[in-house]
Amino acid sequence: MAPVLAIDGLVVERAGRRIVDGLSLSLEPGDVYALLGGNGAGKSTTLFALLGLLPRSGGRIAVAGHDPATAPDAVRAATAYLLENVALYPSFTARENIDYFLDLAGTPRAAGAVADALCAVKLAQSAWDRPVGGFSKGMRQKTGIALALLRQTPLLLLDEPTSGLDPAATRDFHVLVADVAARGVAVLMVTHDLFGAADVAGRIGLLAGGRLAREWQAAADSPRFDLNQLHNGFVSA
Ligand SMILES: Nc1ncnc2c1ncn2[C@@H]1O[C@H](COP(=O)(O)OP(=O)(O)OP(=O)(O)O)[C@@H](O)[C@H]1O
Repeated sequence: MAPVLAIDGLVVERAGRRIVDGLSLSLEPGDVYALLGGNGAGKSTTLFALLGLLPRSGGRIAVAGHDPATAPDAVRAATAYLLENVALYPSFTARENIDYFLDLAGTPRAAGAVADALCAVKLAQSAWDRPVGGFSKGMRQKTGIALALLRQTPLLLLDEPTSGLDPAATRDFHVLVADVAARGVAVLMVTHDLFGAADVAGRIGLLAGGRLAREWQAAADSPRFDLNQLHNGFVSA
């Protein structure tokens, strides 16, 4: 099976500095991969390069077989992404935002599909027709994930999705990510949340020096990861 995301030897420079320097990773349908790294490690830079928003100076990227350098529209059509602060129109309701962005992306949907997605992410029905300007971050995340589900893309990119969420909302969000992955979506999640990463990801990579300094695979047994080892790798990378 062709990977949903294939990154091979990626090099990205910003202002003449090599930020990403030989990053390789590959995601199959249903994979959840957590990319960790300290501030400035190049996590967001990697996501921008995947979306074709930053040029690369070396290596290869294929998203659902498309190269963001030559086919950015095809890459974006194959990718849903949730940035740290979900970009929704505050004066639109949850439903209006979803309809607006689906129309913008030219995504067809069956009658009732938006309501089904909002149910799937467990956004309280009383909130569906309220302006999202009054939503908590967790409610905005749910709206964003509902939109991502409706777009039915093979790849979902998440940039620090749980920063600012309380533990219960973080846990709910991880359950949601697991549900999305169970539908066959490949999920790449950039995070600082070590414990959250171990909670939801099948693999965890630590980005340092522009490449994967360490990688952990989910073991068959519980606990899946040696969190102490992971923490030590995080602080000493
Ligand atoms: N617009 C820019 N122009 C030049 N360099 C930039 C720009 N934005 C970020 N950088 C540099 O690129 C490096 C990587 O930044 P990036 O935002 O990718 O890191 P990150 O791992 O996502 O960090 P954080 O965890 O703090 O969000 C940093 O050294 C940063 O200074």
